[in-house]
Amino acid sequence: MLDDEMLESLEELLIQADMGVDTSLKVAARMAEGRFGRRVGATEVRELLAGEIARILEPVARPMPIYPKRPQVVLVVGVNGSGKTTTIGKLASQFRAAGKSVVIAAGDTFRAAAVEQLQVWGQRAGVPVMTAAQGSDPASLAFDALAHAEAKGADLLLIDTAGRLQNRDDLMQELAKIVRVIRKRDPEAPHNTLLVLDATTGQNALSQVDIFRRIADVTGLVMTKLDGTAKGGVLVALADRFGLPIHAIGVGESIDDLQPFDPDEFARALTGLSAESV
Ligand SMILES: Nc1nc2c(ncn2[C@@H]2O[C@H](COP(=O)(O)OP(=O)(O)OP(=O)(O)O)[C@@H](O)[C@H]2O)c(=O)[nH]1
Repeated sequence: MLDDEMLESLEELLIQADMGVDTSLKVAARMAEGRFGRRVGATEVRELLAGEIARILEPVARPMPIYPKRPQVVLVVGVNGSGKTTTIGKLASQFRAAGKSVVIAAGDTFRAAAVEQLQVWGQRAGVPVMTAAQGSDPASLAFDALAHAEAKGADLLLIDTAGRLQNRDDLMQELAKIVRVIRKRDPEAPHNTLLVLDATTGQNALSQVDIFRRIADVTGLVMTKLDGTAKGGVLVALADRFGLPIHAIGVGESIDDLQPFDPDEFARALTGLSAESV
C-alpha cells in the first residue's frame, strides 16, 4: 500500500543513493501522485520511480555538440583527481576513432605528473600533446597549442587545466587568463567548457558545479567513476538543480570507459531495475 510510511522509506532510499533531499522528495511525491492509498507492487514502484528519474535526466542527456568550427576549442576544468586527464585521453581516442584530428594541450603546467600522464594518453590515442616547461604560463601554452592546431587544420583542441581549489582566486585568474589569451586568436573560443566531476564525491559535486560555474562559463558536465559507486544519484540532483548537459560518463580507467549518458538505463540501474539486478 502506498501510504506515508512507504513514501518515507522510499525517500530515505533515494537520499541514500545520493539524490539529495530536495530531489528525492520531489521524485517520491511525483511518483505517488494519484496513487496514494493504492496497492502497488515493489516492481511497479521501482518502475514508476525510474520513470520519474528519467524525466529529470532526459533533458540533460546530450552529447558534446560538435561545431563546423575548426579547431573547436574545448577547455576541460575540474578539481584535481576528478578525472580530467583520463577524460581528455578517452575523448581524444573517441574523436580519433570518429575520424577527427585532435590536439591536446597539457595546461596543468604545475604538475609534472599530470603532463606525463597526458603524454601517455596522447600516445594511446595517437594524438599529439603540446607541453610547456614546468611552472610556465598555461595561457601561453594554450595560445601556442591553438596556433599549432590551426596550422595543422585540426578539428579539435582539448585543453587540460589545473584544478587547485584551495585557492579560488588563483584558479579563477588562471582560467580567465587562458580564455582571454585564446580569444586573441579566436574570439569565440572556448567553444565548450567541460566540467569533470567525480561521482564518488557525492553531494560535494553540487558545490563544485556552483563554484566552477562562477569562475568559468561551464557548458557541460562529464561525471567520472560511476563504476563501483552507490553515489550515482548525485547526477539526478545535478540535473534537477542546474540543468547543465551531461555529455558523457566515465565507467572505468581504460581508454574505452567513456560512455554516452543514457537516462533510461541510468534511472533503471539506480532503482535496481537494470538487467543484472532484476
Ligand atoms: N574507476 C574509475 N576511475 C577513474 C575514472 N576516471 C578517472 N579515474 C581514475 O581517477 C584517478 C584520477 O584521474 P586523473 O585523470 O588523473 O584526474 P585529474 O582530474 O586529471 O587529476 P590531476 O591529474 O591530479 O589534476 C586516476 O587514477 C584515474 O585512473 C572512471 O571513470 N572510473
